[in-house]
Amino acid sequence: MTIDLQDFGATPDLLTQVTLPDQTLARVTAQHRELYQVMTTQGSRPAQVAGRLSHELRQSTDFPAVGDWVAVTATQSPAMIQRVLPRQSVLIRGAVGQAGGQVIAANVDTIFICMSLNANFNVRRIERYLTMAWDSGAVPVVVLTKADLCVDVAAKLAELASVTLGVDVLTCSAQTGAGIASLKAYVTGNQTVSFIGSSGVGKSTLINQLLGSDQLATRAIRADDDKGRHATTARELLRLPAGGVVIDTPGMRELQVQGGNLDQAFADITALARHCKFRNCTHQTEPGCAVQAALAAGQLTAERLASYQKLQRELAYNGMNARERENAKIARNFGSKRAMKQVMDHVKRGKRR
Ligand SMILES: Nc1nc2c(ncn2[C@@H]2O[C@H](COP(=O)(O)OP(=O)(O)OP(=O)(O)O)[C@@H](O)[C@H]2O)c(=O)[nH]1
Ligand SMILES: [Zn+2]
Repeated sequence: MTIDLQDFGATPDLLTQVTLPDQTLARVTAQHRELYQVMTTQGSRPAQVAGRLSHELRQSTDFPAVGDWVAVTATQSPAMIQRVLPRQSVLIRGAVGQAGGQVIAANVDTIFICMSLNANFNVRRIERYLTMAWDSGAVPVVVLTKADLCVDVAAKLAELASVTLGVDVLTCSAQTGAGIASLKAYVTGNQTVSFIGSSGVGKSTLINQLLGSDQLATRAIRADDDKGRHATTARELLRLPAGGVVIDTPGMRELQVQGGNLDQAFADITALARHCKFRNCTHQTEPGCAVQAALAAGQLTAERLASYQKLQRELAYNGMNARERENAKIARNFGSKRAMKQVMDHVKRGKRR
């Protein structure tokens, strides 16, 4: 039985990327320290990074991670990862180039930012997740969960409108099934998606609905059963029956909001800032500040500006430059055109709807 890697998210272009006769294309589906699990056209295989490659890789974030496309030699077991193909997007925890920098997932097309419409609802939190998602190179979609527990959905949506510029916002309830079809519409073909958001907002519940089974809950139980924790490698990249792929790693679950791309998440302020008199305007007390002018004219809320400035300070502190370096790498490798095109498609689709 041969496996069609397009079912695991490969684009036709990717299928032509590995040309050496002894190497074959594979996707990393799980990682436990140095041991990987990869999906090849011949099925799932344990894999390791080839010695030569590990010498070439300069920093921890260069090593393969779940979602990566890799070139492997698979005649022996474990298969040997010889090359990591250029990433189109990358979710990183910690700073790139620093000891703790860790890739949570690679090559995610859409990040569903989940927030429940009841207790967890917080506009500023969405803002933060958006900066992080834009920074990764994936396209964010805001998913408001537990609509059945909310009596004023319209008011909540209105609150969000100013921070979700150019971003699709879905409302759903796993309880009633409302909105689940529109979520499913994003997860088709060779799309790879991930779910982030606070604990308890309903990510597993949504993933199980996409899977059409309660696979996630059983997965956790199996990992700890008597047969030994590592006897079966938990699949962290899951193929969905209706097409598309979900990446759900433990790291994804622990992901805190950090790092980010303010330019896209705060496109309104970025646009205003172009009209400030001084290029390095901090939008506080400078003369000719277009941002302060918009604030005075009621075109921008004080909360949003405060949130922007707070994130700006944090990002400067958290080694944003390192992140930018990684972004520049993505741009060099892939031109980031694909991500741009996805944004445009999303915007267009939104208009048509
Ligand atoms: N009322 C209501 N409850 C929901 C809905 N979706 C999920 N829940 C409940 O919310 C609780 C948490 O859901 P999970 O899917 O485990 O949340 P999670 O985001 O995966 O949480 P972590 O695994 O901790 O990251 C469970 O008790 C679900 O049954 C919904 O649409 N409506
Ligand atoms: Zn200014």
